[in-house]
Amino acid sequence: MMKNAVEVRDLVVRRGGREVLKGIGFTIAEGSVMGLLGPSGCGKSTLMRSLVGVQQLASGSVEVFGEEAGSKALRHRIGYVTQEVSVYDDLSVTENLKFFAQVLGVDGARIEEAIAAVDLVSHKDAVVGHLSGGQRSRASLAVALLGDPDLLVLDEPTVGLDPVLRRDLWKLFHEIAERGAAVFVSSHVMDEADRCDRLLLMREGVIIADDTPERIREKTRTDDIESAFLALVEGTGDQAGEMA
Ligand SMILES: Nc1ncnc2c1ncn2[C@@H]1O[C@H](COP(=O)(O)OP(=O)(O)OP(=O)(O)O)[C@@H](O)[C@H]1O
Repeated sequence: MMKNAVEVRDLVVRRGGREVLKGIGFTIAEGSVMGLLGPSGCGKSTLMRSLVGVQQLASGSVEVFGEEAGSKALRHRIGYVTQEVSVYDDLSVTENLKFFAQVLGVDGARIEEAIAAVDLVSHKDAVVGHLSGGQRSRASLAVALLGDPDLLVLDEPTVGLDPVLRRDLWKLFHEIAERGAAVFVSSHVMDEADRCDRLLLMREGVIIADDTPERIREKTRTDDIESAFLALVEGTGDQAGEMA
């Protein structure tokens, strides 16, 4: 049986005096791609920050591979890509990866593999500041892949990318999961939902569904996740109340 990479229980987070996550719980299995979908401001980034251990929790718990999120033992097991590009503009792609490989104490042999995985071989010597937004995001993703993480946390990695690239990136996420890692990907684009093994639908700091995309559509008697989301919000879906 698949083990859980992540276990979140009764998680409450406050930011700026407001309750941003309102007591949520879920698990992510090893070897799976879990999607996190919800409108802007619903708390996706805050949840991801909680998993990587950079967010103060008001109550509840977040365990990753059986350790408390943020503990030192997890540092090299998690790859995290935020919405901010985290690579240096004045270095080339390869120079960036060399720098981060040193910081992370990772074998230099991983550099070429990571560049190939994000399809930047043809731009490996280009200065990051001269790359397109999508190429820069892929350079950040390559940094996260350097340590061959067991959990990859990706905050809206496909924003602004063309459809072909988005498709290729999702293929890469599944390849990473097939090798046994857990991949947690957020998006506010509902049509990306079907690319996930399992989905969390989130609204205003609450998880309104936690299931496979097929089951979410089935239970809400809808044809797509956007309609399912609306059905859940409006309470019109069959058994909608039992979804989460
Ligand atoms: N540094 C902060 N201080 C106070 N409140 C914050 C801070 N960062 C975020 N928030 C608030 O927390 C809530 C959740 O924000 P969060 O960034 O987690 O949402 P999100 O779903 O990731 O949004 P988006 O899709 O736009 O990135 C929002 O209402 C936001 O205003």
